[in-house]
Amino acid sequence: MKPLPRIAIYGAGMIGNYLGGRLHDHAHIRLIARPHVAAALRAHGLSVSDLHGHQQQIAPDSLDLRTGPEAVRDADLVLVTVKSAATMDVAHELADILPAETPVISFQNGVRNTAELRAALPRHRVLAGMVPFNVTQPQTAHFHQGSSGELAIEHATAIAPFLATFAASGMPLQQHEDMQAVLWAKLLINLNNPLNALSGLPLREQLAQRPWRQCLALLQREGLRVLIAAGIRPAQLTALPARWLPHVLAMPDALFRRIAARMLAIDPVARSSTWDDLQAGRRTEVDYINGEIVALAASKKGRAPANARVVELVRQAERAYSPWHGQDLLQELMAAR
Ligand SMILES: NC(=O)C1=CN([C@@H]2O[C@H](COP(=O)(O)OP(=O)(O)OC[C@H]3O[C@@H](n4cnc5c(N)ncnc54)[C@H](OP(=O)(O)O)[C@@H]3O)[C@@H](O)[C@H]2O)C=CC1
Ligand SMILES: CC(C)(CO)C(=O)C(=O)O
Repeated sequence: MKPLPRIAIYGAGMIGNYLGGRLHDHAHIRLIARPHVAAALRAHGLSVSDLHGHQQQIAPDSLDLRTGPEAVRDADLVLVTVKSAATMDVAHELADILPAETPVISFQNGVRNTAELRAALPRHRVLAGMVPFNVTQPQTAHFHQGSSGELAIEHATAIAPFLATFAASGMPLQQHEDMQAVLWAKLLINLNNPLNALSGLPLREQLAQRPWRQCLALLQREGLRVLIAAGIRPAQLTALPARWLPHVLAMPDALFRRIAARMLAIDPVARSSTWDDLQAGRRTEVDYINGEIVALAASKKGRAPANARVVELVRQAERAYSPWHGQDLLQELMAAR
């Protein structure tokens, strides 16, 4: 029998622990975690579940938990699952240790993490990945997938030896020729992350309310305009092309529920990762999401005022949080234009 591949997961948080738990029976998983996360996993083991009924409990003594970068040395594959602001640190930590033949996948939001990893790891095969679904932590050391979708990955021969492993875990890798287009399309969806965080509501409840969807439609329209001006065509990740989403989002509630039922097929407690950051008192990824639209607009001598306002509001919320009503935020964003 072929030995199981050794997969190191760099940054065991929501995504890292969830992917690690799902892959556990099909690979030798090594989790590189902060000491407090490793301690919780040592005490409780690792539980993973999803909205389709999958449940799995991994005992503490079956977990390979590490807290330092040297743990990647003998990996066959490294998954990077830290927040965007930590990517450069991880890249430098990997550069000193990781053998050049070991492929690295960035499973992060945003459009620049893969490029940052590549710049620091020029001899390595660094691949862009994308996680379409949401993960929450309902209890200590329990990670729950709250929405659907398949992991996306850049088409590359380096990934071929791992395709069967991911498929066996129930998380097949969908290969794409143009991952940058996939990452831009995901970024348009992630424009909702700060809105969700500012709403203080679970995603399903927030998206069921028209004013919040109108806020998102406004941010996406602005985003699409900036992308078109820069010659970027986002991939189609949902049943509808990205350019149609603002129209659907702005529909009255009853029509939206009928036409876009799939967008509301989210676990009732799921929230965006930006909400998680605000709750934990961490700096959010807003610069790598809405801020990316603002920066792209500026690079073409244009403006993205609604996204810029959202960046400012999230910065304020990082200092002192208070939730918004959808209608108030909609007026605020319309006034910013
Ligand atoms: N959560 C979600 O539902 C989704 C998230 N994503 C994306 O996936 C990526 C990961 O997000 P998520 O899992 O939520 O993030 P988390 O913050 O939950 O997890 C990242 C973990 O990595 C740790 N970490 C950071 N730097 C290092 C390091 N050098 N060595 C070891 N550990 C480190 C962090 O610790 P510390 O906080 O102390 O730095 C944290 O515990 C992000 O880009 C996010 O946008 C994509 C889809 C859904
Ligand atoms: C899945 C989604 C779009 C929303 O939860 C996300 O990427 C995030 O929370 O960062």
